[in-house]
Amino acid sequence: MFLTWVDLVLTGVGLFCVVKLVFRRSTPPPPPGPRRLPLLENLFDIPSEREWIKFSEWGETYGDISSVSVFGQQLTILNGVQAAMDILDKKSSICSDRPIVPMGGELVGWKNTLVFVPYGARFRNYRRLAHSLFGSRSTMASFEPLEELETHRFLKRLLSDPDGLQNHIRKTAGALILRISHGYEVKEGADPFVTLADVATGQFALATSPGAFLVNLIPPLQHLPSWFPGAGFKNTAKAWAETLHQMVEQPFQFVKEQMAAGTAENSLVYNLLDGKDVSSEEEFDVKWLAASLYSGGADTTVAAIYAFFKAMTLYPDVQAKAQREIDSVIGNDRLPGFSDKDKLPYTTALALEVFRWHSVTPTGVPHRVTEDHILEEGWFLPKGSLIITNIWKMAHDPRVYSNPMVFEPERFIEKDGKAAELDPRDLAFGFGRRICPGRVLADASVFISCAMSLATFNISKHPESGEIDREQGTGTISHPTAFRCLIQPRSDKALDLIQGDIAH
Ligand code: HEM
Repeated sequence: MFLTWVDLVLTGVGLFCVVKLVFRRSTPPPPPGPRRLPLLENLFDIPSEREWIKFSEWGETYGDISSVSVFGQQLTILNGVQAAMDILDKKSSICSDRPIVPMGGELVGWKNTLVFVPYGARFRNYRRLAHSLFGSRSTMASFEPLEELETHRFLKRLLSDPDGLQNHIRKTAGALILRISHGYEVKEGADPFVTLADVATGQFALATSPGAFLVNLIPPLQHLPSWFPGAGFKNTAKAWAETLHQMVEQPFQFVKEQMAAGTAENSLVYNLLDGKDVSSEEEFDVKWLAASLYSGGADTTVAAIYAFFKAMTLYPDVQAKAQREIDSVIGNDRLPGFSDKDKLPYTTALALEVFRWHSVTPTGVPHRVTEDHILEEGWFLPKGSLIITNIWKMAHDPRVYSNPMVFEPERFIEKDGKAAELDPRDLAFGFGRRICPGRVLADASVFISCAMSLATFNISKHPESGEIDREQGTGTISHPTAFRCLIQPRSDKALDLIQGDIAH
């Protein structure tokens, strides 16, 4: 007897169901987490802001490795440093991809920048080039004079307009990165490259946020034509892609012109192009890597240095102790520099405490798993699922840090046989092969900003400010919530130092 096509279809469907059932039975469970509803799964469990607080609660309930699922995508949340190291460092060959973000990555084009570039040959090339230029203290050393110079300029801006603190920090962070990436010296007042980069990175934040564009939650929408009702986001993407293009091209062309004129300064682009016969593909990599530094490094550094000023406003005793150290080691005839770092243990610890106390990237940047994997605990990480690091929790974990909510630099100084607590740089910059490539630069920027500002200014609570809020602002890059402070030169000598010549 022959089977009809109806029989064939029914048999096929039956087989599919059996296979699915068997497969489901044989798939190990995901890491524990809040109950998944049918269809909607954990849609309503995911907080829309300050996610790290809810993630920490899940950590308390379910342990350091927990998971939720939304629209079929599993999110594994790591609340402990050891869990993050065990998974992201030790299994880095399968945990180092990035999520595909339809609006920001695909349509606008940020997937060509390092933070979103897929794990593969281009990624490895970017990382190798970045590492060769500022991946270690010794390679960073050639940029230290620039750091000192730009930070001295920051002191001058602060003196003339103390209320513009946030703007001055932003200008300085941007100036430093453009100097290192392209050898470009920013202008006082509005600078065209800084303005362009700030506009582009503002658009980046929106284009990559899951909630701002529906297409980020429903990727097939990206294939709609722009005239289709509701597809206005395609026109927005086109305009933003043009901003990104300008941000990548303009500073790069600047270096090429400077090189042709023989006036180019030492910079990442110059170093990677000078005297080399580069292919168009290699040129593409250098150009996009250089642009990646601004988006990865400017806003993050701003958040950290702003947090330093907030901490000094809240903890005057810590400030006074660091100033005593600086006065006794340096005196007050010159500004502190990198060569003094080893002689300033308390100030160095204070800069470390900035990274711990305020988590600039509280939930890191998601890693994407590229192969099905079963953890030692027996839990399943499916291919395509995301891993999220709750860096805020790790930095405020009472199992690791005593009095975690308090700003206490002493914790990093070994004393009376009590070992120093975990170096927060081991967690603040992420994990595995995606660890922040700018961490040495960030560390240098925060240290020199702390040391030079403490040497010259007193930072105190503004008489008109009420209670200062200690919360962190929401967002992938979290800034301290706004506060007011007074910033005044410590003495006439300090005033002379600020107003003095800038060493070139
Ligand atoms: C306070 C300062 C900073 C903090 C807290 C910070 C933190 C981070 C974190 C947590 C990640 C994700 C790591 C992971 O996926 O596990 C990251 C990635 C990245 N950071 Fe930073 N960062 C800072 C400064 C900088 C600076 C100064 C630069 C560049 C000059 C930079 C460039 C980047 C880039 C390009 C990536 C993407 C790397 C990749 O995907 O391979 N960051 N950063």
